[in-house]
Amino acid sequence: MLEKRKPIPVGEAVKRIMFHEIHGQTEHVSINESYGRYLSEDLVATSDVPHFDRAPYDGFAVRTIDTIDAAQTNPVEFEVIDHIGAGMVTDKEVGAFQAVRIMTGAQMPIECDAVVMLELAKAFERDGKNYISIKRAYKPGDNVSYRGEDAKEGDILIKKGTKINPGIQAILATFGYAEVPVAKKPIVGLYATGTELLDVFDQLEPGKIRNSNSYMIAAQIERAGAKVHYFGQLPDEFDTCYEAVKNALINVDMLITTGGVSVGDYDYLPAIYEKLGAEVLFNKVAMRPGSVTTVAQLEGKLLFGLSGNPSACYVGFELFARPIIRKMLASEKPHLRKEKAILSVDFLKANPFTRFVRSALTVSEGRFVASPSGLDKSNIIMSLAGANSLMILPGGTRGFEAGSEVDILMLEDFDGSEWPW
Ligand SMILES: Nc1nc2c(c(=O)[nH]1)N[C@H]1C(S)=C(S)[C@@H](COP(=O)(O)OP(=O)(O)OC[C@H]3O[C@@H](n4cnc5c(N)ncnc54)[C@H](O)[C@@H]3O)O[C@H]1N2
Ligand code: MOO
Ligand SMILES: [Mg+2]
Repeated sequence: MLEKRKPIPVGEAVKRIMFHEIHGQTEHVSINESYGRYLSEDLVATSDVPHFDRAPYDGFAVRTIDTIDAAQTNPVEFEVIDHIGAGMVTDKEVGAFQAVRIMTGAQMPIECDAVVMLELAKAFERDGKNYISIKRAYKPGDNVSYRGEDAKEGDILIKKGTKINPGIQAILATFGYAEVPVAKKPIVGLYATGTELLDVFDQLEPGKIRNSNSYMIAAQIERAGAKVHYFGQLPDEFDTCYEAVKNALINVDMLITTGGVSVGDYDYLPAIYEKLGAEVLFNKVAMRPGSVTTVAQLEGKLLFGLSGNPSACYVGFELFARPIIRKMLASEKPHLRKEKAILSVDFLKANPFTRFVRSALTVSEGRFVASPSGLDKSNIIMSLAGANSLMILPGGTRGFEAGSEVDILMLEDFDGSEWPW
């Protein structure tokens, strides 16, 4: 008699995986290689920015005290005693009714507390000396970019676990992070199982199909921020698969297999986990697709037995493997980001299991609208290309009508969520 599997709720399954104390490691990479990686430490300001008061305009640095009486009817004259550009510092002391011609980015002379823009000063020469006259008064700080206005030394600017974007690259350079502490990419091993599998360069043969899961999952692993170690394809033979899985585990942080996890005569993964002495965390989840997803652990390493059916495989990865990868990448929000959307079509047939419908999310009148991106069956491949989200239709006795509000999980988002279940 066939073993009867007991389905557990998705949240419970995710919890059993996340319970595992698998922590990522830090490595230091050159700033040139850090774009797209995940910070493994909070990013701290190592100095004030800017670290000196500076001119934000091309003009003249003055002492505001000397400008008090300036007005349209009362121009006030200043002798221009120096001329500095960005990167230069004056060595002159600026006295009463004196000014320094200063360009954007240059350090303010210490005696000066405002900048008169070039356009608002009338420059002239008298007796071989340079002068300006101005027709309005200035307040201390007018047109000055102050030390620390952008960031203060010691500020925590970016939390660890954040994906490094172009703006963070600028921050890293500003603070002298030539070497950046990033989370080491977990190495995720990958095997596709199935005697029916051809490779991408093979011609089609009767009964055989090209292996698409490997290429799909490899991309999902990379999208999640980890590194793929692809071991290849395996035929449905117990001994071959057993040896391959056992040896692969040595070289990786976790192992993903696709196919062979259900109850069929050639589905060997359950027996392989048993022979390995691995602890099975679950082998049936109350979800569609991906109900047969099986996860086990051996000596602290997780083995993800994803379904062979492409859509089930895809969803299983996103719900179960992605969050633990993100956790290893120091994320505090490792799960898919959850939002609300309006359902665009009827799903009137009730399903006892919670469905994750591959969906295309669009925005209409300021609200997300979710539409299925293709056929909603677990063996379907074509619906995956247009899916930027998974619509969650909770299991139960009722269907869902177009126009109702549903939860969706976003697939292309990097913020994530703490716990969407
Ligand atoms: N009697 C039952 N039959 C099935 C059950 C069940 O509960 N009782 N579950 C069904 C569900 S649900 C799913 S999902 C599949 C899961 O099957 P497996 O994970 O064991 O995967 P396979 O049997 O190896 O293959 C299933 C399907 O997917 C194709 N496949 C496999 N690998 C790839 C690949 N790398 N690229 C593209 N397509 C792949 C394979 O050819 C099969 O068509 O079981 C149901 N059956
Ligand atoms: O695991 Mo199967 O995908 O439920 O459809
Ligand atoms: Mg099978």
